[in-house]
Amino acid sequence: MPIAPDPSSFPDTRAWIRALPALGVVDPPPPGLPTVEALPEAPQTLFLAWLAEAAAAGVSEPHAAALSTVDPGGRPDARILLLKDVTKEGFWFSGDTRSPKGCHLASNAVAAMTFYWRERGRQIRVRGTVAEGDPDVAARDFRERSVTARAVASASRQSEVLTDPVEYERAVTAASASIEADPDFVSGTWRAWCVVPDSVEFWQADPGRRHQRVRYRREPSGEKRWTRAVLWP
Ligand SMILES: Cc1cc2nc3c(=O)[nH]c(=O)nc-3n(C[C@H](O)[C@H](O)[C@H](O)COP(=O)(O)O)c2cc1C
Repeated sequence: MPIAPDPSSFPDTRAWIRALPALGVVDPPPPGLPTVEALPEAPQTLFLAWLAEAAAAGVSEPHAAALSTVDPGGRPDARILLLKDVTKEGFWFSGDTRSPKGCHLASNAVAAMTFYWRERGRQIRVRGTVAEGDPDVAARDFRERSVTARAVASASRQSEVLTDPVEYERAVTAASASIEADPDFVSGTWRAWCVVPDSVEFWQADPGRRHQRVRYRREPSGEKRWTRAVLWP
């Protein structure tokens, strides 16, 4: 890992930021992208191959992604969360319907999920519509969380202003006690959501800046068929 330059040795912030290293040599380099004809039929297959490669190479939290949504006024927002599953339907994540992201999805059921694995010089961009999973998918996801994580999820008014930390402590303590008394409890506002992709792009860095990109697009017929194309970098 190259040492970041000391900000005090630069005339201004811009000069320092410009000197920060980016897209350096990836060691060992990942294999190049196959030709379009040799790409797997569905983007999920290539995604899972890249995810496995990133995990095996020691990328930290390779299942963390930026989820971008759009609020009712058309303003975009994004936050990091964890990918929970990849199926033939799409890319799954979970959260609370009362949160800003939950409200965005209720009014505008579209999203993008963006993965960046800097240690592998790879980015994946998933775009699509968002479908709510069946309640049993959300219930399983909720029950797999630790007691504290379940308590925080059910007691928290996520992203609201917290004026009294004592109130938060009390709410989480009370929720923990009731979850310990009823381990099957599932918060009614917990959801599993699926980004049903209509576009998935795979981007691979090249230290010489001849980056490689391929994009899968759902065919307009709406059939579960994909067209694959190489993009200009
Ligand atoms: C590594 C990481 C993983 C996270 N995982 C989740 C998650 O799975 N679900 C979730 O709702 N928030 C998760 N968060 C918190 C979100 O980034 C965000 O703060 C929260 O969901 C509120 O977002 P909102 O106000 O846009 O709804 C995670 C944050 C980080 C940094």
